[in-house]
Amino acid sequence: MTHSAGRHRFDDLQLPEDALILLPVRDVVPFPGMVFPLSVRRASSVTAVEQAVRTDCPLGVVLQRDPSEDAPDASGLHEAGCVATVLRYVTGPESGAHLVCRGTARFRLSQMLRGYPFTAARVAPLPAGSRPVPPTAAEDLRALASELFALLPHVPQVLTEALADVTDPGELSDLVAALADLPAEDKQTLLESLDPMARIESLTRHLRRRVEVLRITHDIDAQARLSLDRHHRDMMLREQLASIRHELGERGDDPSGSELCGLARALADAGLPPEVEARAFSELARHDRMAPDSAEATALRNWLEWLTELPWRLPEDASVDLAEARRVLDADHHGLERIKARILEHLAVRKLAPQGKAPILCFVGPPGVGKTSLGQSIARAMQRPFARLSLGGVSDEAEIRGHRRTYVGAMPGAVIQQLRRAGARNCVLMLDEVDKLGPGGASAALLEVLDPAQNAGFRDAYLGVDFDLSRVVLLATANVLDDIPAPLRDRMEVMPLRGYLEDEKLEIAQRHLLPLQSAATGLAPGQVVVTPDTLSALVRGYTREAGVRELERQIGALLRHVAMRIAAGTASSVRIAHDDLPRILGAPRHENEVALRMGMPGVATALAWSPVGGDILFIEATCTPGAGRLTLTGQLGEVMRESAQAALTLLKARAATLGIDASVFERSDLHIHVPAGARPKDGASAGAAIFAALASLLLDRPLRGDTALSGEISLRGLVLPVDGLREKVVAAAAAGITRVLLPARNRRDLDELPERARRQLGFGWLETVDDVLAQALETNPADSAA
Ligand SMILES: Nc1ncnc2c1ncn2[C@@H]1O[C@H](COP(=O)(O)OP(=O)(O)OP(=O)(O)O)[C@@H](O)[C@H]1O
Repeated sequence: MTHSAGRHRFDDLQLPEDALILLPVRDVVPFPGMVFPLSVRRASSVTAVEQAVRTDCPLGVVLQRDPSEDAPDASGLHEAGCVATVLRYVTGPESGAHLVCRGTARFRLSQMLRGYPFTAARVAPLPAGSRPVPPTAAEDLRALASELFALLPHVPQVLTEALADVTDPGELSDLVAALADLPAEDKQTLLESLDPMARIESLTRHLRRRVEVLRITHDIDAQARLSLDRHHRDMMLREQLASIRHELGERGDDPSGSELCGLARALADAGLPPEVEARAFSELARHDRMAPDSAEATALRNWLEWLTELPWRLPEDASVDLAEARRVLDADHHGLERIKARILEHLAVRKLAPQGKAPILCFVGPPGVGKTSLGQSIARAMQRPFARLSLGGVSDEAEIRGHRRTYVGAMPGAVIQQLRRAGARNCVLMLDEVDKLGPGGASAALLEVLDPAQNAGFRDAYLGVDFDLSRVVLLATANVLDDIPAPLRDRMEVMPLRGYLEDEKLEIAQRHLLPLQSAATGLAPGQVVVTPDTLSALVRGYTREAGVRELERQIGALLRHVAMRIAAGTASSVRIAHDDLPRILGAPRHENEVALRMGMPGVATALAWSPVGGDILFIEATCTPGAGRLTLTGQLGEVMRESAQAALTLLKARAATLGIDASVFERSDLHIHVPAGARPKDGASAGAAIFAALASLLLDRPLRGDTALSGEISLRGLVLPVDGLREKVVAAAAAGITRVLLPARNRRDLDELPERARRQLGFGWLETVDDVLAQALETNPADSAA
């Protein structure tokens, strides 16, 4: 041992038998059996160490309660410490000293001593507890400790080996406690704990947690390092290759050299799955052997660019906040309560099981009722990008799945193109107009997109590698449920959307369309006032639709007119009343259509149902001299022709009763015309109206202008029930009809009709064609006079 000459010595300072020279330390907790280094800097500590070395006495190493305290008194020290013999002592370059000690036993401070130039105290030994330690507990701790030391950086191999040699559980726990990366306070608690079993339990708990955390950190590090290594290696090789080529004067003027480097870098950064990455780099290597300007090389570069531009990485899913989703849905859409509730349920299920196979929601309904915009709201609520894939008229599989790369000008199919546009592998993708899918392979390709068992490995013919679509949120829209190919329909959950009634349209216009269109036109709130009766006139006179698309367009046109006036400085705010409409938008297109057409014998108003919602249909019958032929023109399907034939037969059978001259059927040709309009899906339901039109013509009595009718007729003269009542009734109300005649057997459906439509309309019920005449014909002035 060395120590500096000239320092003070205290030979005469005798300590009592049971006393120790104390060495307060700030952050070290030595344990018995451990060899540990210490650096001392405080003058009192240097003195204490010198005295101990000189008198060959052990030190009492004890942890301060407050590490920042420079001269702790008795209350500033923990009560338990470790006796340490000094193995080596070296003075430092300045006033400090370094020593190596070995811990020998635990002690407890019993009385501080005064009158010494260092801290000293009487101490008492601390006996070890006697609770037996099961061998498995000690072995568990030993195993955990070796795992921890393997994971921790800088733990010397010898220490790990030492672990294996210690047999006594108390010593084992002290060794582990000394080496584990625990805070000093926790180590102190372990030092004060006399029972080895208690120490083992506490250490086991702590080590388990630490090992778990370290293991995860290591895994993450290792993965990151591995992929970085691979990418860096590829990139560096490529860059070296480019500079070697440059040096050799090869392709010195080849602009694609740097382009290729960029491509390689982009490929390395694109997050490609390993198989795709391997394929991409091997193709890149193949490119090196091609003439850079050849068509093949260009096509290959295009393909590589596609790979770099696709969203291969899965972004972190923002957790869906259901209250916020409700807010978004309400903000974007008026009404649609049932649909919104179902969407929220769907989002809740997705939130609970993000990887689960949620059904594909398919919105079915007439145009302009908000199918697409619901999809956009869902994307907004889920905080994901929205993309649309229009399927109308698509029949070729290649349009969905792309052409093989060998085709000239080949491109990926629509699915992959939309994913690139969305830029996120978990986007919301709306398959628009699934009912308009043409015949051909497209629907089979689409099936693969929809099928959760297959879409994780979706293969576009152009890409030629799998792309995982399983995290895309798929939605679909259609106008007509029956036209969706059955296998697709089976995989979707249908959400029917109906046409809106006039009140609903007015509310949507007031709350949504007007504010949105004003903002789009750049008008500030207050610069334009559109009165409710203006909106009402707009709906009635300028639109005839189930949804609100045309209404939205007309409102847009109105507001642009206002914006023009404000921009031109001719007004600072504009109020639009309903009689301003013709000046701004031209004459109303639909108003009074019923009144205009009706009033003449031979014209009936029928109610029809078509994929675009309900509609009214005028049936016109005329009679010309001829030879008893029946001619049919206009929007007539085969079924409607049969209805017309049946109507004529019924009328002939009733000619005598009705007072129709039967010879008229021989000497005239009858002509039934249904002017253009939506093509009705249910031709048969026009039977009653055709009968009414023919009867009205031959009786020379007009039908009531406020009345429309729907019903199929049988050859026995019964009026048979029809479908699509809701749409028909809504259309009738929208067209200004006030009375509808429906088959008596449809009476049971009355409850399902919208409350408002029921209030707005009068209903008549038809059992037979005789009821049609009784209720539809204009009252004969002669009759009422009688
Ligand atoms: N209930 C509603 N509340 C507010 N706005 C609505 C509502 N329904 C429809 N709209 C608006 O009407 C417009 C047309 O709707 P959208 O384009 O979604 O119709 P669609 O049903 O998808 O039609 P298509 O079948 O032709 O694609 C949109 O601006 C939409 O926001």
